[in-house]
Amino acid sequence: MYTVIKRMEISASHRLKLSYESKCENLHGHNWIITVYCQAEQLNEDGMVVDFTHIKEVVKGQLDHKNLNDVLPCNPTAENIARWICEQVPHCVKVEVCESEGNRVIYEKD
Ligand SMILES: Nc1nc2c(c(=O)[nH]1)N=C([C@H](O)[C@H](O)COP(=O)(O)OP(=O)(O)OP(=O)(O)O)CN2
Ligand SMILES: [Zn+2]
Repeated sequence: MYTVIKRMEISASHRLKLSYESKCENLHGHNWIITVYCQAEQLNEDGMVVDFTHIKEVVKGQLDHKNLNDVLPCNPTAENIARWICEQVPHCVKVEVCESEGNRVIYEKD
């Protein structure tokens, strides 16, 4: 099994829609650290699981310097962001999303 790991930083804003009062309902930003894990038993004709550059294009291209409320079809919590990224990237099995040193989420495919 091959595993490709791509780490990226994106600057983006979001506001959360919550069932309770929270400062996070106000528009605010993070410098998110996103780590994407892709796996395959066999390599493609180029000798890769998936090109690092392609992962960057998919993730940074859609999220960097964006308001995540405009991009994601759901409430842009770290959990939903992680799952959404996993669905976008070929061969992705796991995504880690860090809002800050203390706030970290992992989504893994079943
Ligand atoms: N399970 C989740 N909880 C929270 C999420 C989330 O995505 N998943 N998101 C937020 C907000 O994005 C918020 O920006 C971060 O909240 P909080 O830790 O309260 O704020 P700070 O980054 O300022 O951290 P301090 O510990 O206060 O310094 C909230 N919860
Ligand atoms: Zn936030």
